[in-house]
Amino acid sequence: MMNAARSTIRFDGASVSAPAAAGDVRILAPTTLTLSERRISVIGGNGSGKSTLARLVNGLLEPSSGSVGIELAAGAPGSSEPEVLDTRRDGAAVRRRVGFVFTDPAAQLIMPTVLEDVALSLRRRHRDAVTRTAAARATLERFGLAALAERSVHALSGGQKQMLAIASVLATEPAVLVADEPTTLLDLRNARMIGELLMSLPQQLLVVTHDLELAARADRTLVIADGGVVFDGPPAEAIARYRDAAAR
Ligand SMILES: Nc1ncnc2c1ncn2[C@@H]1O[C@H](COP(=O)(O)OP(=O)(O)OP(=O)(O)O)[C@@H](O)[C@H]1O
Repeated sequence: MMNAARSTIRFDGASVSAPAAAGDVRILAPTTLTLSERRISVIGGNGSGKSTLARLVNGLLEPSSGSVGIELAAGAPGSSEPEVLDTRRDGAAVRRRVGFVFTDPAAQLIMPTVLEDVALSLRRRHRDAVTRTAAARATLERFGLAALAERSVHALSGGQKQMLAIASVLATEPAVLVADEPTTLLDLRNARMIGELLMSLPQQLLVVTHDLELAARADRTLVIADGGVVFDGPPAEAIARYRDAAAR
């Protein structure tokens, strides 16, 4: 597929090290990638560096060396002008244009009710409270959550919570969505429902997952092992490599 998402994530020799007692420890080796497919999945064993890679994309984490950038063409979701953003230089703009979904939706549900939570994420976009509430209701409608508008966020099921967390992020019309194991805490039905939603978004998606059924539906898959990309290519081949490595 051509670059339907109209955005490109670029890693240019990006590495991550963290200070440790015996000197710096390397968490991600220098990594160079040009990611312009609409849906990219990232798989690999526990502690291999997947979350580290994902967090670099929206600037939650800055590279220790090299750079990570996002190029948005005019026509990317929410973009009318082309933009070239560097996660270190343009941190705030990157966080606005790259949404992030965590494994545990409770980490990002802040307000008491469902409606208020979506409205909170729209506060920059709509300064006027009445317009903001109307936009929040429209978002809930779009994600099938309208009936839950006045419900306490604590009274939602796990699947509803994750749907709400994603709706709140998408309400801001990011150009890129990064999701770190978004289906790990969900049962099969909800995992499929969230997977279906993620894979059908107009946004460019980078999804870290242990759910190989979900990973297989991407356009391109990165396999991470020991802090580096060890395979980069078609999902079926990537999953076969990952399975082989795990069986050894
Ligand atoms: N700030 C830090 N200091 C030291 N080590 C760290 C730091 N952050 C991450 N690590 C280590 O780096 C490695 C990669 O972590 P990361 O969270 O990226 O792995 P992951 O592939 O997402 O794992 P999982 O599938 O278990 O979520 C792990 O061994 C982790 O313990």
